[in-house]
Amino acid sequence: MSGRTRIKFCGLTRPEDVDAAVAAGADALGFVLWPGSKRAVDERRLVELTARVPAFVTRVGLFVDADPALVARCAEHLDLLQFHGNESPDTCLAAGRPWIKALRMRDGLDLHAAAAAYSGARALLLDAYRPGVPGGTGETFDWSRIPARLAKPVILAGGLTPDNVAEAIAAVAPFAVDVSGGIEAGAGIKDVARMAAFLRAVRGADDAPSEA
Ligand SMILES: O=C(O)c1ccccc1NCC(=O)[C@H](O)[C@H](O)COP(=O)(O)O
Repeated sequence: MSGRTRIKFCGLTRPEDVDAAVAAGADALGFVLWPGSKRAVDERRLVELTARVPAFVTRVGLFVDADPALVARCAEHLDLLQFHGNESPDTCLAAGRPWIKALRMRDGLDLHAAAAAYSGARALLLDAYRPGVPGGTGETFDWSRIPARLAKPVILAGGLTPDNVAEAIAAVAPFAVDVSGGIEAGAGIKDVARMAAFLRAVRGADDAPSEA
């Protein structure tokens, strides 16, 4: 997919990081509603953080096999749901809100089959696979495993940083990129300079002449 690569900053936990991410120019902000994460926010914090987000910046809530009642309550403050666990297509659809499905790139995963199964998703977020860890690993995966043509827009995640995101965009041409650890100064603490550097790297990649 060509055009400007959309940028999602994930794992925001502090008001000042939300403000900085918006000021930097992020298209979407992710809030982790999975209590096992070092970047987790509770419902009260979610309300506080999402209230700061202006129009035209997408508020994304990230869930891992969550109670549907929690998803429904949080959805009141979100524009998009990100299902990051083993949710079935029916479970994702049942939330009744726009959603994306995260897929961890374990061996043998058939992305075409997954795109067909999760046909109601607005996009597929592709992340690294580490057994027992649902996401936010800080690890990359073999980008050549992503087919050039997929029935769903691709959000590339997993170990992206200001230093490797241009290479990733050149290799995959994703619809969007998603980063968490690569823009952090510490767990759940975003770094303003790294956010800006990431944005610059993405825009540089978008403006680079293609090899085709
Ligand atoms: O960030 C987490 O702690 C997390 C925990 C459980 C499920 C998903 C989680 N993060 C999901 C994301 O969208 C991350 O941005 C994505 O996995 C990439 O993370 P990173 O490799 O650190 O950039």
